[in-house]
Amino acid sequence: MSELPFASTLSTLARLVPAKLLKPRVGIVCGSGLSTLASSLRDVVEVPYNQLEGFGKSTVVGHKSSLAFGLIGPGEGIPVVVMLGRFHPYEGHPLSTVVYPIRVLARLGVKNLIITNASGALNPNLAVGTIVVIQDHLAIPNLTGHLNPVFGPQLSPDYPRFLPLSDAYSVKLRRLAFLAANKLGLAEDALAEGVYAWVSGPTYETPAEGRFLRSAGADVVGMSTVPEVVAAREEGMEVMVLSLVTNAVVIPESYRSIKAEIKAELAGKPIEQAPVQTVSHDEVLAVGKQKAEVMKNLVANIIENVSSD
Ligand SMILES: O=P(O)(O)O[C@@H]1C[C@H](O)[C@@H](CO)O1
Ligand SMILES: Nc1nc2[nH]cnc2c(=O)[nH]1
Repeated sequence: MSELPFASTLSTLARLVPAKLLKPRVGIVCGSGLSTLASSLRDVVEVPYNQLEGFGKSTVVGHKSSLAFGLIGPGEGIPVVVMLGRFHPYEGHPLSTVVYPIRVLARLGVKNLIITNASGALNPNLAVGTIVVIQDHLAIPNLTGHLNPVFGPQLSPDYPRFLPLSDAYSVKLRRLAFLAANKLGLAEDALAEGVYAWVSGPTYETPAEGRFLRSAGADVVGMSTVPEVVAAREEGMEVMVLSLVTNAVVIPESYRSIKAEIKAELAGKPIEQAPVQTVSHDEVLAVGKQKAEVMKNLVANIIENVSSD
């Protein structure tokens, strides 16, 4: 893995980004439809991913493809870096590319990482629009031994070969999220806590998969984030994930029985059937747009309260 082009990426950034912005304290990853999180920054310098060796291109609608550097908060401001667009394995990116920007952020000095994403609710108590502060994750592809960004030769002998993940989600940052919600006067149920299941996508869940994930203890499901969390933990960062529920995963109590319907029809007593609900990426983006302002204010408030470390 020593072929990762850190020297080239960092020297390009040093050339394009003014020194006062080049030591970001906090990193932010924008999920689907959440790129407006960067609009609270000032003195912004955006570097397109295509100018950065080692970066892929985000091909998903709702994901830009650039790294934004800027300041947030009062006074001199806190330097932050925002990933406007992420890479998903289903786009064809290897996991080393998916997590490369996270490793670059670590080399710029980022110690606190706020990751956002869009997700489907498995827990029926989570309404669309709820922001879930992730407590833990379930990496379904890992159950088959694949798709772990720390699979293979180690990037550095200083990194643990067997990375613990029982403390992956920073208590410090999660506390700041709930304090920020209180300060902003958000409703009690605007922010919840839960477990994120990572699946590869890009297909949305079948009802049976939704039921399986729910019974395995997951509250929301999505197609990103976990590789970034694992790499960030390996790099020694504190990580928090804010997952915006954009839709409910359909988990019917029972299947529609064609056998029973035909029998009823033949007996002259047809059974009325509600149409099956499906989810679309447009719906995901629309909820992201509706909640952009709340997410932005929440993230800005959390950053302003991240102590300097
Ligand atoms: O990048 P995120 O995880 O926010 O995007 C979610 C998962 C898929 O990429 C897409 C599906 O609508 O939204
Ligand atoms: N896997 C998955 N990812 C999502 N991202 C947004 N909604 C969903 C969903 O329902 N399932």
